[in-house]
Amino acid sequence: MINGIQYHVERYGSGFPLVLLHGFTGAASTWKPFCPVWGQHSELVLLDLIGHGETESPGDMKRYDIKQATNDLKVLLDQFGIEKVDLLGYSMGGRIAIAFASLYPGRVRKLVLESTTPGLKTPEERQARIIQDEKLAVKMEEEGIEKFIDFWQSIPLFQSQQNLPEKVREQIRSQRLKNDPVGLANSLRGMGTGKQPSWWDALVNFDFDTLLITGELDDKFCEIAADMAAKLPKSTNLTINGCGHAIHVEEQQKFGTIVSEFLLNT
Ligand SMILES: C=C(O[C@H]1C=C[C@H](C(=O)CCC(=O)O)[C@@H](C(=O)O)[C@@H]1O)C(=O)O
Repeated sequence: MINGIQYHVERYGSGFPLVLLHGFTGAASTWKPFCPVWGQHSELVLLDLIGHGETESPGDMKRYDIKQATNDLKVLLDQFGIEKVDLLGYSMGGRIAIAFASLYPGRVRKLVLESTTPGLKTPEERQARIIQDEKLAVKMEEEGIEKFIDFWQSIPLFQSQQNLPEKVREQIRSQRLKNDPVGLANSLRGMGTGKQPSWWDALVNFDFDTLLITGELDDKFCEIAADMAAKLPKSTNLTINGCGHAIHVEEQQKFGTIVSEFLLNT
């Protein structure tokens, strides 16, 4: 139980702690294919983020606030007696990783950010995104999770995933459908990209090694990564050719190797 919420957490392997944060509609199972290799060099901590997977989906959207979600992670690490971690976040998980690194910089050794953003820079952009995410939340509530996931998996951001084997696409869809629609709707409302603060000004203080990974076909997040790299004191910015938003899915082997090499490079 963390701050009154029952979190689903899994731990594997041994070595320096590596916390893995999935994306919106994802779950800890996102990272299962990497456990055999990463577990050889890291103590892996996989969690279902609030409103996702087997973690509770509280009805109050305020409970999903990104600062609260990062405090949940801090309390979880405190309960495990883990002082410092390597932190890997994909998309929404990357937004939470940036928030955690901004609020608890002393708890981070290395940071891996896959296809993510520190937030929107202006109040006008944030307000417009809040309205957009509210429409998505209403769509979820009015049409149900199956229709929402049909829509979600078809947005342009995931176009390149159409080239994946049917079995892989079905696995991703099946996992997305296991989520609680209340949790997903409230994630959009409580910790959506527009709802969170901008952490852009915090990046200059990230004094730990940061690896940015984006897919060549994902123009929007490649541009965001380049802007982040310009602010980060110790960053490596990798763009993976022929890949879209979810490099860990589309180039699983390459992604696994890149992350291992980054974490093992002292
Ligand atoms: C579509 C945009 O934003 C969404 C895109 C990715 C984020 C995510 O976690 C997707 C994970 C997945 O489905 O594989 C999501 C988030 O950060 O919450 C964003 O809402 C966009 O153009 O910004």
